[in-house]
Amino acid sequence: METLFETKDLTIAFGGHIAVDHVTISVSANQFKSIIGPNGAGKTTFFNLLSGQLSPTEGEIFFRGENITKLSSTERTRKGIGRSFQITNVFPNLTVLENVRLAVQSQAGIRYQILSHFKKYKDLEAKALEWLEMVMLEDKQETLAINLAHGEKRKLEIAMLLALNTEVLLLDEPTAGMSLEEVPAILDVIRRIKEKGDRTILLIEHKMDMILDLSDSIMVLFNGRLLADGTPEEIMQNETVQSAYLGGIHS
Ligand SMILES: Nc1ncnc2c1ncn2[C@@H]1O[C@H](COP(=O)(O)OP(=O)(O)OP(=O)(O)O)[C@@H](O)[C@H]1O
Repeated sequence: METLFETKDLTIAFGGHIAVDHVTISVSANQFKSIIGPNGAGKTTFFNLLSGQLSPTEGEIFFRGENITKLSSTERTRKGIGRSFQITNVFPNLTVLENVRLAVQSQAGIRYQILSHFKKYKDLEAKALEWLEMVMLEDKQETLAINLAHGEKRKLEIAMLLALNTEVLLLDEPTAGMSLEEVPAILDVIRRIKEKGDRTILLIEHKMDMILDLSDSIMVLFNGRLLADGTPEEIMQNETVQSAYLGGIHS
């Protein structure tokens, strides 16, 4: 399988604290990889390093063999690494459809520079609607973003990320803050994206049971270090993971 991106000894220290400690991984195209680990393990920091929000103290990141360690987050998005929008990137007083249309429009701008050559307004809207259907939010297209339930906001964020058309999707705890009733719907959305088969997905999750059947591979971070990296079965059977993670800290 083709390696899409790799990290080599990726490390970042905040003052004396090493939040990500010499993490070396490799991710194949169209793989679904989950990142698990207890609070403070370094998962979000690792994402921030991949997306370019943070610069490493040491180590390198390669995308399609190219060293992208020094590229900005915008340059990385242009290359094909997209990170889920935070709720703050959603315009609260625009409708759901308008928010996604803006994301489609920004993608058109990034990829083609001259928007008028790409799509007319109606085409942009049709594309936006496709993404809303993908996340099963089309019935809320006329709703103002501010009026969405929390779970629906997360779906909107995912639709906006999909609209950027990046090959890699970085999803940081998409189920965070959701009620138990909302979780299956978001997992369904993620499953649909995976089944389409044209994206490489990295997903941070706290609770391992949620992502076991979705993941092709799982990496476990603990105190910034890569404790294990393997198939769900390998991770479940890994004794170090069992004692360090599943033992007491889980749940
Ligand atoms: N900008 C920062 N400055 C200083 N310390 C930071 C910074 N960002 C993260 N840290 C520290 O780095 C460590 C890893 O944090 P990080 O948020 O990456 O963990 P996490 O695994 O995502 O945790 P959670 O599951 O709670 O989100 C923590 O000890 C955190 O306090």
